[in-house]
Amino acid sequence: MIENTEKSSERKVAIIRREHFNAAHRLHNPDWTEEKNNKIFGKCNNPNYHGHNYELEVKVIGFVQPETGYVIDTKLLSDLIKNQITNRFDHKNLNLDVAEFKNLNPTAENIAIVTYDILREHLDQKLELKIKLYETPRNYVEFPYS
Ligand SMILES: Nc1nc2c(c(=O)[nH]1)N=C([C@H](O)[C@H](O)COP(=O)(O)OP(=O)(O)OP(=O)(O)O)CN2
Repeated sequence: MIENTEKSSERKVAIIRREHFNAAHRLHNPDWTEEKNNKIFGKCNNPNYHGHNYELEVKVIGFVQPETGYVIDTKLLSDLIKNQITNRFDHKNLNLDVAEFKNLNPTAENIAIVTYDILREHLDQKLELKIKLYETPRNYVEFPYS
């Protein structure tokens, strides 16, 4: 658990760590016909999957700790993201290899929510957490939205 115990002032600071991973996925709803899947998801429903170079930004907001001057040590944050997210998602087929997406469509929205839920468990409740995930250079999602 990464803690944020004392506040040195009433001012909060946001610190952002950027990581990346490459992964394959398929957008598909098994309750729909192939025709409907193709209509809704188009080329993203390719049964042989397709890949993205995901860019992940993890924003942590909290009070600066008086002893360190840190909100959170970026090394600890980087290790947390690597251990919990990128090591599990990088060079994987999200639909087949990642348990969270066995029954959940791996859209950018759902990947951001899953990432949030995993990281949230490891951070002090006093720290706010926001996820920004770029699926392509032109499409990204934010969770929670602001
Ligand atoms: N709301 C969402 N819409 C779409 C998602 C998603 O996760 N959430 N995902 C996709 C596909 O994964 C698709 O592969 C996106 O890639 P692409 O169409 O190539 O993306 P771009 O818009 O950046 O490419 P253009 O060249 O600008 O078309 C689709 N929708």
